[in-house]
Amino acid sequence: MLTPLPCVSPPPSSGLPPLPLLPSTFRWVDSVVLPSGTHNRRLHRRGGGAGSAGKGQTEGAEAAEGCGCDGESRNSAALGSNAGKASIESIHSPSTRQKSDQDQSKGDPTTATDTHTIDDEKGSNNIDATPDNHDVVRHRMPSNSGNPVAGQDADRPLSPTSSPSSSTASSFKFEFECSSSCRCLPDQCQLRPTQASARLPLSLGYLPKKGWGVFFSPPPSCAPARPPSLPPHTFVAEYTGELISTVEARRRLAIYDEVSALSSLPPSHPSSLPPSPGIGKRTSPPAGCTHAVEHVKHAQGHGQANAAPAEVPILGPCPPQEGDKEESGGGRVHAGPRPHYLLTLLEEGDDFYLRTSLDATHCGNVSRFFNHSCDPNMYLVCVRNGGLLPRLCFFTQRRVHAGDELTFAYGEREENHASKGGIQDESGARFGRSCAKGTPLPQSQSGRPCWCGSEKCVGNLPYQPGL
Ligand SMILES: C[S@@+](CC[C@H](N)C(=O)[O-])C[C@H]1O[C@@H](n2cnc3c(N)ncnc32)[C@H](O)[C@@H]1O
Repeated sequence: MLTPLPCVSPPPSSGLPPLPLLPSTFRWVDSVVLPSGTHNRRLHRRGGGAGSAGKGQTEGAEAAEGCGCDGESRNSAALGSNAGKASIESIHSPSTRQKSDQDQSKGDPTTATDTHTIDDEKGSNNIDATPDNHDVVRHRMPSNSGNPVAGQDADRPLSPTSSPSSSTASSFKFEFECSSSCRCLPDQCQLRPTQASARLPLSLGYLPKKGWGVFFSPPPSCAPARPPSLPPHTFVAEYTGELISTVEARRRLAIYDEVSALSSLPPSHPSSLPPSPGIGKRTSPPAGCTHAVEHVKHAQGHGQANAAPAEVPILGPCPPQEGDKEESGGGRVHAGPRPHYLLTLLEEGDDFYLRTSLDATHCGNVSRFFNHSCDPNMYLVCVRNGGLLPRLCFFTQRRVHAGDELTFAYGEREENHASKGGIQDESGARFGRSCAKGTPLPQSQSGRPCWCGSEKCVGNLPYQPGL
């Protein structure tokens, strides 16, 4: 019998060669214009807010008092099962895809197939997390699982190696978690912050100018005198979607770009509009708001192993539908260009990149509705448990209160970069520029307004041409 080991050091190797700690970067690909043959050496680094994400264990006591309504939240039994394992399958044809969907609906674990290949871009050692052959690989992960409401784990601070702040100096965090190959006891292990089975009470609301957003919405019956809150560094959800090759990502982006350009609205600055409604102003969706329900169901109904659509309720008014009249005052009640849900993560080694593209357009979970903020309350952590493929996990960056919208920074701002040629962090890693203010943008994206409403808002959504 194996002796359980305490989790005080990084988990043992899973058989793969050890990975260097890569400065990780990601971008929300709102638009991509990649000149053909361009050698992609541009990098994208996440916003600076996460850089403060470290001193994890604060405010715990208060948080722990917040809510006792999480009866299901600590399901340690689930920790040893499929939770958090990288179940990946390569889908080569419609028939296999159908089969895999059936399997998925039955909850069958799927054989993991690591499919990392070397990208064939000129002279680079770009590693694509998927085969560069248009095959689609589905990344099946539990989502919206992990820390329970209101800092249940606050009295159990993450160990130095598991804290999201403990990785490189990059503002994008990078973590290894324990996996089934470890000899630790899963329900006692503190190196599995994203593998628990609890779910946070989240809801979706439709906001003028931003579209759908995700809110922390504990039930009113839950500690009404002292509404629960989420402490900093609470795991919120994992970004799930189709894991696609870079070639496929570029192909799709070209299409999304075209659609987005067609639906673009004339840009206007957020300051000319009233602030987004808070949760207090939202009401139940009107009867017959099938548009909203169907839209959200579509997104939630796939790829979310442990949450049915009904479990992420919709709060607030119904969004406008085709043919709705324009708002008085000139602005249309619409989020602007049609959104899409392709997230690309770039991790940089000395002489290679690891690129991961997840497209939640066709399957995904609630995390696809996280909006951008220039002063976000979440950051992304690139988690690995036992494999090369990263899992993109959202953690709270500061305390999140009932009714707050959950947001993250889609990209990096120019002010976070020391020079045009990129910056060097404390570890000597270099980062390229991204989302630079003042960078000439293609017509369809230039001036696309940010409606985050924060005091730190720079007015435009982050944007970086090229993938
Ligand atoms: C991943 S989606 C987020 C969910 C989206 N709001 C929806 O309704 O599906 C990203 C898109 O949301 C919109 N968006 C997100 N954050 C925004 C912000 N701060 N200001 C304006 N639009 C935003 C943009 O259209 C963006 O392309």
